[in-house]
Amino acid sequence: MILRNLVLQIVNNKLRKLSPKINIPFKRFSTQVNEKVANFVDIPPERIRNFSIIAHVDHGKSTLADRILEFTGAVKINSGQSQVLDKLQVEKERGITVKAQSASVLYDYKGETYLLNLIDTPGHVDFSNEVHRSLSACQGVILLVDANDGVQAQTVANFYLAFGKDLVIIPVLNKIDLKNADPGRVCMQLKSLFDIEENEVLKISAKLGTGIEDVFHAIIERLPFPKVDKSKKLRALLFDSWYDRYRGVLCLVYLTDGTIKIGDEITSCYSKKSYEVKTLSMLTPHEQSVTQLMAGQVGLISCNMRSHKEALIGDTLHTTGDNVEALDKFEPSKPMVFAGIYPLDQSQHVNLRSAIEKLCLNDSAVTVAPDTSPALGQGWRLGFLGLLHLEVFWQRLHQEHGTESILTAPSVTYKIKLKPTKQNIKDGTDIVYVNNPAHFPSHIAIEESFEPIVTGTIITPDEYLGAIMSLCMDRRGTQTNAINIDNNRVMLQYELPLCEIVVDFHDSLKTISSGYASFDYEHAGFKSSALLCILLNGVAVDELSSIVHITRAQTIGKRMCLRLKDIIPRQLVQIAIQAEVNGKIVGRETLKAYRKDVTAKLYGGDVTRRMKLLAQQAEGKKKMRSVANIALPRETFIEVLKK
Ligand SMILES: Nc1nc2c(ncn2[C@@H]2O[C@H](COP(=O)(O)OP(=O)(O)OP(=O)(O)O)[C@@H](O)[C@H]2O)c(=O)[nH]1
Repeated sequence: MILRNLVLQIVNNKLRKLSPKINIPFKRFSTQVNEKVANFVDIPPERIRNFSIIAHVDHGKSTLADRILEFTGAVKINSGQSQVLDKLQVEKERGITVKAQSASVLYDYKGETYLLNLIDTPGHVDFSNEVHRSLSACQGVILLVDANDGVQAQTVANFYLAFGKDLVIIPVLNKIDLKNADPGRVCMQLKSLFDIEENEVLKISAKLGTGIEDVFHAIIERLPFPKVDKSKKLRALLFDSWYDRYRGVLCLVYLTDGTIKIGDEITSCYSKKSYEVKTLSMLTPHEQSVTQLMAGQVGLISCNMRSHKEALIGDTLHTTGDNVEALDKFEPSKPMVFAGIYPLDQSQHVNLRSAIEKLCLNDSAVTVAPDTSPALGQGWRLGFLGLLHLEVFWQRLHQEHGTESILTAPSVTYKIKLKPTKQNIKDGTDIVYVNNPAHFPSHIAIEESFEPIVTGTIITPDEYLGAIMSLCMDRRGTQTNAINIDNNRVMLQYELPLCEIVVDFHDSLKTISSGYASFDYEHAGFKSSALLCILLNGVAVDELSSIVHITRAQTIGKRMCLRLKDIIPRQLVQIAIQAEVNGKIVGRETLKAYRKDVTAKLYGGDVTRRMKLLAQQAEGKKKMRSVANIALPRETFIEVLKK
């Protein structure tokens, strides 16, 4: 417990430095119906295009979204202002998109007005859940690739995501204004990896606005319109939600069938609860009130939903009383990294709970379970898609809801096979998943333990290949594939233990490749590992036990014994420090006892008298050892964990 507290303090101090300001991201809603927006609803589905912009981090998604909004007159962008869809304070501070944002704009083409619903998505792998969600409301995507960096790991992941959903892909090379841009090379990469022909690829500069008209034309000509029917019964896919302090839960929906008007009664397929539609609006990108929404459109509904639990992402809303088939649900995302969160003091428990609930509404990838810690009191154990996701969530809790909380050290989920007992075989509870070190079963009860594994994709210029391969080997990676994607770039695939990459793998990769290598990963099951147990005089100390890979058990075990020998202060009895893996001792060190000089009072005399006193002392120590309650200083726990 002492160990955990200290780790918490370190993590918290690091995170708290990120930003102390409080910000409420969503402005108060105006109920006035804008005349121009009122025209939106008259547009037939044939003239609607729903699409997402997907790309690797920093390839220019938000900048392209800015240009689209600017060209269509949706917003005026002043010099110095950029990424208008990145509304959250955390996005502005970090310069990354963490939330997918929608905007509906009008564009005139060949004498007709088209309604374009665009969704700007995040590029970082930790927010891939946002991309998944957004694609369900689209018929196509703009796959943006930096003409200088070329295809990167998330470009590959995003391409397959869109391809798997049967969406039309418009490949676009961005940043052609850069001196080192090499569109020819990047087109070759697109051809060799995705079989995309060069004549399909658009070449633009989102920053300067070069080629943006071509993007609009491609959106209208290449993307299919939504195959929807406004005369059918209403079906609306709920694909995002957030909390407004005046109107409660707001649901962002994509209407696949029918129409919806203010005052309509709607029902959720998931909870079967009914609501009256209070307001309807479109994001242009600022919220604008409309009187109705029609099939093919994306809009915002407020209907007096009060709790975050009522707005399930992937739910289908329909008119009350209608019998409709629910739309396909999303695959729930699998959290990879877990951490405990506790209020600074228990009087803030209710505030923190409500803040977590509101934020989870806006970030459906986070899982929440109540947790208790003897030291920190009542709290929650939250699951995230990665460490950046965890940091951003914690920062948003602080900035958008003004809460002060303590975050515990991150951990991953281990799979534990328990030794069979009559009871656990009967209940089927012989396999357990543990993501909280405090809930680890005692080592005696464990038959086998497994650690989570990911398949990692790395794309790198070949001069960094050697350094990257040794980094992966150091992190226990096994190479499964290597493909040359052009003359000097390689795509590597590795099987890696999740716990080895969760904290600083990405940073190390960027450092050794001078920022040129990119990384993406997906969950690939569990692999057998070993539970390393530390015994002090034969007694297992659970707090010092850890899960390690079987091939590393001996080295780590020996190292821990040596380190413990240095850290644990000498005591009145001798201490045997042993490392045990799967019932086998793999390392041992002996910490000698203090030796009290029991013969000090003797002045001369017979040697047998001296021997008798020493024998008595040895006998006494033997007894002590068997009942020894070894006092470990609290630094012990931290020190042994340091690499
Ligand atoms: N030279 C040049 N720079 C560009 C261009 N487009 C975007 N950038 C710059 O590239 C950087 C990243 O742009 P963003 O639009 O934030 O990229 P993003 O893909 O939205 O980033 P994430 O949301 O974090 O994944 C910014 O500094 C932009 O100014 C371009 O056409 N030319």
